[in-house]
Amino acid sequence: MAESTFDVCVIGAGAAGLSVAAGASQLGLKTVLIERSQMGGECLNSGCVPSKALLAAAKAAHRCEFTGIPGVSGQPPRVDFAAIKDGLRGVIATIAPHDSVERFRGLGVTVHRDTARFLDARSIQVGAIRLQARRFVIATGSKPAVPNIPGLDRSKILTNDNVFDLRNKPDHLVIIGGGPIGVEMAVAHRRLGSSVTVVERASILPHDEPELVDKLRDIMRGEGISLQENVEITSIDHPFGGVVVRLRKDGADYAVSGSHLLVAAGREPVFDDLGLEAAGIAHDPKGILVDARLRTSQRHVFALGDVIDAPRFTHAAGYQAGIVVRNLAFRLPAKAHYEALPWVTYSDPELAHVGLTEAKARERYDGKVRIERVPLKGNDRAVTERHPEGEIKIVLGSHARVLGASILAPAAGEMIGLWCLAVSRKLTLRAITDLMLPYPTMGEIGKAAASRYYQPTLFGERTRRLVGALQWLPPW
Ligand SMILES: Cc1cc2nc3c(=O)[nH]c(=O)nc-3n(C[C@H](O)[C@H](O)[C@H](O)COP(=O)(O)OP(=O)(O)OC[C@H]3O[C@@H](n4cnc5c(N)ncnc54)[C@H](O)[C@@H]3O)c2cc1C
Ligand SMILES: NC(=O)c1ccc[n+]([C@@H]2O[C@H](COP(=O)([O-])OP(=O)(O)OC[C@H]3O[C@@H](n4cnc5c(N)ncnc54)[C@H](O)[C@@H]3O)[C@@H](O)[C@H]2O)c1
Repeated sequence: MAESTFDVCVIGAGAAGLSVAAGASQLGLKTVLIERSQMGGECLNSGCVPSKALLAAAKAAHRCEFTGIPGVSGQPPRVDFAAIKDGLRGVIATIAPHDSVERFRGLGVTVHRDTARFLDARSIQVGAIRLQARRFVIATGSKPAVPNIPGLDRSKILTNDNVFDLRNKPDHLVIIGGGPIGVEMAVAHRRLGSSVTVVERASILPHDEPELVDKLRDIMRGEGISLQENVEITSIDHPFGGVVVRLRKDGADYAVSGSHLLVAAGREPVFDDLGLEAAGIAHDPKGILVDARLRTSQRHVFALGDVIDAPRFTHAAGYQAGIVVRNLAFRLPAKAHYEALPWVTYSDPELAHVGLTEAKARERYDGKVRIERVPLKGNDRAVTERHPEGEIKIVLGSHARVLGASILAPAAGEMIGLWCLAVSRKLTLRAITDLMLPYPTMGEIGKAAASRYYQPTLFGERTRRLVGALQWLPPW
């Protein structure tokens, strides 16, 4: 068996592993990257990229028919589902060079396309090769969790691994799970002409601000999406050419029939064939165990991305990669924390969030929080664009420190950046009121919310008396 020794060995070439490999190698560390399947991992091939490309097609289809502008009438779109799928492949192919073997070899990384397995804490096997490294980085990602439901046949379901390969439009897509995948796929398929039912055991988007979720729920229902929430799935049948999902709610039994079943019920870490026992790396069913520096129980082995029990987003993986590189290259004790973590559900309108929700803030600060909110319908740009549905909600701590923000708006994902800065830098609302923002933009609702906070003080009796007194002073 051939042997090679590296400074850093990265297992998994998804968002997490690629970012570490690029950083380590550009800092001069001898780096090897091992990927057994597709370069770019889930985000590029079966996650963020195809889902957002599908949503873009769905949005275009919706806009054809519902222009929202008086005097501009639309028509029902002609949707060629197979051509849309070809288009998704085109989008993936456009981005793929950035994650390719060629690019990484160009950066000086040794790339192996095979499965990695630990032989012991200091060496792994990749095909016929044995590799040794001073530091290891596990970035092996996650896979769809499939709930144990009587009658569910794994060979007859869709997950994010195969839903983007469907060439024919589903007549009626039943989706288990109302998290971000369930909601995004519901919006996309409904707008492309499928009937859609979402079956959720709790409430949809449970981590977001409930009032904004209520508004989004109304919009989704208005578009004809059936949302079955707080239901228990008692069994599933897969009759020829379809699916029947039996449900129980408040003691009553009923069933939903569809043509296809998409399971979007959460994720499971991928490490079953990685040889973690041989390496003495501790894990539990939720992921590989790490400390705040992302070190595993073997201190020279790091783990990050979807394989650990932390927020599972591409931007979280990128952030964690920075922590890992600082630890392994500079020996800095950098630690991961998620106070300023944003997330966005790319529905239409989008629902974006950063920091604490009101409920979490009240829990943490013993109820001492203040809320500012402004509906989008008072924003001039929202009016001109005929997009009045939406709102910003800001959660404030003492001295108006921004603890969290949520936005429901057409491009909420773009608007949340300002609030990521406010939360991560512990800014107060004063920083926002002092900003000059372009008019007319939807981003101005954030400033409107901030101004509203100071209005009672600014235009209050004390200030008015002070202004009155100042008028008696001689001009200067
Ligand atoms: C439908 C969908 C939409 C999403 N949309 C968004 C979004 O809009 N925004 C966002 O931020 N996040 C989104 N996510 C989440 C995002 O895709 C993940 O958080 C991210 O891809 C995780 O990256 P990773 O590198 O940890 O894992 P992965 O991308 O899964 O990469 C792990 C890699 O490791 C390889 N591997 C595993 N075991 C081995 C082994 N033993 N040897 C060699 N290689 C191995 C795998 O083949 C894989 O390529 C979405 C996810 C889904 C499913
Ligand atoms: N826009 C984005 O950033 C984006 C988009 C898609 C996915 N993602 C990431 O991908 C990951 C997976 O997304 P997801 O939506 O699958 O997971 P999730 O865990 O966020 O949501 C799964 C939902 O399924 C429900 N569920 C689970 N078992 C069920 C059952 N038996 N019956 C009914 N409902 C059931 C849960 O209550 C939950 O609401 C998430 O961690 C997310 O971070 C992100």
